[in-house]
Amino acid sequence: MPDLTKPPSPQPRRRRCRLCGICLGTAFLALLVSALVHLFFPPPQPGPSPRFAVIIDGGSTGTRVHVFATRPDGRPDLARSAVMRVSPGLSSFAAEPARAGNSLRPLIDFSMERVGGAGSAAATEVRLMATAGLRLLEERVQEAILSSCRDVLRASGFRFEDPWAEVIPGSDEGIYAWVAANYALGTLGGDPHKTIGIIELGGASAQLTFVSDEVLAPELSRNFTFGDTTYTLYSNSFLNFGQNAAQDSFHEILRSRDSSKNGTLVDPCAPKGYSRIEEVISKSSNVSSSKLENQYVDSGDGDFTECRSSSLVLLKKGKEKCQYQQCHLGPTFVPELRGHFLATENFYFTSKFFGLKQSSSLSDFVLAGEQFCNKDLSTLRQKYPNQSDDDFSRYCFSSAYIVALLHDSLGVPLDDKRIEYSNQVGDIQVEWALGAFISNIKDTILEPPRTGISTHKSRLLPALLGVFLLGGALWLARWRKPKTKIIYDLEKGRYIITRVS
Ligand SMILES: Nc1ncnc2c1ncn2[C@@H]1O[C@H](COP(=O)(O)OP(=O)(O)OP(=O)(O)O)[C@@H](O)[C@H]1O
Repeated sequence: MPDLTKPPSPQPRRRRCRLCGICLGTAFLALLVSALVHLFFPPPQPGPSPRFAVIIDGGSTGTRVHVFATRPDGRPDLARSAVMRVSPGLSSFAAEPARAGNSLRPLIDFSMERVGGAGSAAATEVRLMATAGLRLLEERVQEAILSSCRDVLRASGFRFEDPWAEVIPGSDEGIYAWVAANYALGTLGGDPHKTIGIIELGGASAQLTFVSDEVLAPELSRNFTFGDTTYTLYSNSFLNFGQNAAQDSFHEILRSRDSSKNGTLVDPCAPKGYSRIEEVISKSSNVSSSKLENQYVDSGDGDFTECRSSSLVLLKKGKEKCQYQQCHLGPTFVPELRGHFLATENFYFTSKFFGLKQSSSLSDFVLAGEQFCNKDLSTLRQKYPNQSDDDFSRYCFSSAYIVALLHDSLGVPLDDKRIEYSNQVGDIQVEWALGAFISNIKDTILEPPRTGISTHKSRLLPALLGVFLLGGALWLARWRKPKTKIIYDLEKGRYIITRVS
């Protein structure tokens, strides 16, 4: 039985409670201070280190490496991305495919430096995507070139798997370019009718990609989904219709017309006074052995109109095999060009050479081409001291070829200004490799942004809530804690303990 006559010793217990209060109060204060410090001096976000993706564009005239950087949240960081080009292109190794891989070494060294060394490279994917130059070669030769490249890429220190070196279909190249243009413009993910179409004039091929409402044959129609929007695209690549390949075919046509057989070709697309010896080399099935078959003299005649109509003949080549209601380029159907277009690569280089505005009309090309092609070689040499004679023949040809392609074949009116001639949108270079990169990471791009501020807020809110809950609980505990009153009853000679609220 407890001896109630003995007075309890309330002093140490009260001291203990006070000590408890002080401790809890201090903890509460500490938590509050830490929450405030967190609010005003947020700790650095640890996040993953910057990452990269390397895409090698194996073009017909050169090989270009793109080192694309991403922010810690996985979104593209184009300001930190970089590009480097070597020439000639991979297809120039057709006779010695085993040497093709070596041409990638300077590009790999460049990429290694950009990603910050071997440690980062091991986590960075490298992909090689070859285009028209390789598409034009026999499959056996294509494979030999790719195999040599794979050997080098496997040993590069970057993440690489053999299927990542490939020849991509022309329609993929077109879709990637369309993605790049619309990403740069900010129209990707939005209304299909507000997107921009793209037409590229490369060295060996030309690509045309845009949203079309027309019913298309399955081989001409591709779907591309970004977020909630699926775009139905007409996408086509015209092999051999690139500017360099077209000019070569044009010279072939001239040679076939050389009825006099005296070996002189009258070239309407070269300025008067221009002369160049052309050699025709025959290649046997064994690509390493070739022999000189014939020699011609290409002699300039500077006639834009003739150059344009001869170009049209070239663009109609194969029309007899047309399997559609109508064919606009060779044996291929092209729906009506709808909306605005971006015309890149040689379209842009030609307009730039002639000093045309970005939104010029085709009549501006006609005028510039007529004036230029008409001038004789000596005048042109004086006016453009930094250009070669071959450049003069190239630009005379390209001005006429562009008009024959866009107006005479695709029906773009001469005074139409819906086409912008440029390789960039804002300060973003529009290249298909950018579109390939964007397509690869589109799931990350589509995630809601996880910025430093929102991450910080999301951590701070529970911290503050915790502090206030704890504070509230302490206050409640103190408020609800029964207080005791101890009185010594003289009459009964004992302590009486009562609870007070
Ligand atoms: N600075 C420049 N000035 C003029 N023409 C250029 C310039 N750079 C490239 N070109 C020409 O533009 C065309 C496209 O070059 P690019 O390297 O982009 O194409 P490519 O990838 O070799 O072509 P393809 O896609 O057909 O394989 C080529 O005909 C090239 O000669």
